[in-house]
Amino acid sequence: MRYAHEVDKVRAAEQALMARLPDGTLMARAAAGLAAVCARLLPRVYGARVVLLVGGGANGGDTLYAGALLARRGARVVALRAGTSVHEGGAAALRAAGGRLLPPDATGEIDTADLVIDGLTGIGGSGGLREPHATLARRASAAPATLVACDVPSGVDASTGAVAGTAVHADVTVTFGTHKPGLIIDPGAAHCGVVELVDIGLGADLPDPDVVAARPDDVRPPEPGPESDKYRRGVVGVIAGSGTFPGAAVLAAGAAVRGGAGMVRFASDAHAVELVRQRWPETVTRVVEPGPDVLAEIGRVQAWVVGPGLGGGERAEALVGAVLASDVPVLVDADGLNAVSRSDALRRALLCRDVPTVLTPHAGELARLLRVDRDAIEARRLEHARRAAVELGATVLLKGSTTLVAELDRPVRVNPTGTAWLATAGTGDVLSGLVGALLAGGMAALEAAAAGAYLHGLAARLASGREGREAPISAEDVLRAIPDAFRTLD
Ligand SMILES: NC(=O)C1=CN([C@@H]2O[C@H](COP(=O)(O)OP(=O)(O)OC[C@H]3O[C@@H](n4cnc5c(N)ncnc54)[C@H](O)[C@@H]3O)[C@@H](O)[C@H]2O)[C@@H](O)CC1
Ligand SMILES: [K+]
Repeated sequence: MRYAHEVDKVRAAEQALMARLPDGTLMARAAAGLAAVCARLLPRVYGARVVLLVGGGANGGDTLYAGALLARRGARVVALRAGTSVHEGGAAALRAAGGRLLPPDATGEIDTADLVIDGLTGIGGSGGLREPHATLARRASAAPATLVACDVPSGVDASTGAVAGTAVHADVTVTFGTHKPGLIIDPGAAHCGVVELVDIGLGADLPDPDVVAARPDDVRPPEPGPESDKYRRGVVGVIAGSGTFPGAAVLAAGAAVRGGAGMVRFASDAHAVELVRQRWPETVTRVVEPGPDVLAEIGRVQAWVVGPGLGGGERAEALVGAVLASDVPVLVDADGLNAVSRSDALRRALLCRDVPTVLTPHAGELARLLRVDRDAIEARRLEHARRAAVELGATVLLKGSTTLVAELDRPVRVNPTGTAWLATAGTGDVLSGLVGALLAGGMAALEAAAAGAYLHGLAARLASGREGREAPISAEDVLRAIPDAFRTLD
């Protein structure tokens, strides 16, 4: 797992470690790590033009000391002072190494630099960048030089990834001690470029992480053993589709089949059932009308998926209500979520459940569930995913540019796979069927949601092709690539 800690935890760990070390040790470690990465990025350090953008805090201090190390190796280093004051020790070190400090209006230096280090703000930055910081950030982001962010791209909120105005667009971010959530969650993540972690010795002082991102060997879907039969591998019940949206049913049912379910029971109206039966003859289908015994009519399952393409109105509400009253794990998606948004009774049913529920909203659906603006969700994804998990009493998988999975009192999972091509109609239906299969296979809600998002993102990447040569994909392509995604796991 890749671990990330919010700012208060990083500061507490730094304080604890600093109390045991001579003054300046941590900054020296950070600066040495930063300078080493910069030296690797330059074809040659000697004679290279390096510009430092220096704010008034310790982030500027790290940057000045790193600049001093590069100046000692023969780089021509100038620092543009953004703050009214700069770190004194760092400034003295730079001068002693032959570097110069210039006022912030010497922006012409940026345009001719080989490498720029952004030390405007780090974990102490808050709100949109003020002037002259914002102008320096824009100029450096547009310049041809390699742009290296010290700890965090300035303008990105380290704890959340929120960007309130201008922020540096780095090629590389050199971060210290641990990852910060803002480096792996959009919109902040999109500003980081490649992230390099420098160990400054915080390890033992860091508490449990706030946010984690899986590596390939962390994803372990259930595997059938010699004694498995279709029932033990997990039966998924999928209730999806309507006269208006029958395609969602075909995709969700197909993803449950491809996701490793032992058996898929599919139920809906006659049209959706006919389409699913034709496309997925291995499913057991049933035409149902909402009613008190609807689940018993469909048969016993180990997990339900309800919602894709269900349409609006009373039918959707009744079917979601029936599933929420069941005693097995449930995944609610799409129109199922909209039904919950409309109905206080369904909200109460959600909170009353004592078996896991997974909700898989995109930002618009979550906005309706939480009754906030969609833009607020996009800007502060971490906060809203966590809030939804608390308020709705469920495991919440928030889809989008960085997919997050939040559950009460657990680190938030950030999905590291995926591609921008995934933003196409129907891919959400595929995700719901896939996660449903993993739930039916016995995975816990958080693990099933995170593993499903991982495999889904990987399938999309495999379908869209080699990096740099990607092609548009359809939801059907993602569905077809699910077995390949499973094969890439260790
Ligand atoms: N505390 C420690 O032991 C260590 C800290 N380190 C560095 O110290 C950084 C944190 O330093 P600080 O706490 O001094 O904070 P920062 O240097 O990150 O930011 C504070 C400075 O930025 C200004 N600022 C904040 N928001 C702004 C905005 N929106 N627009 C313009 N200016 C803004 C403040 O006025 C202040 O001058 C880390 O990111 C890291 O780079 C490292 O040296 C490792 C060790
Ligand atoms: K920075």
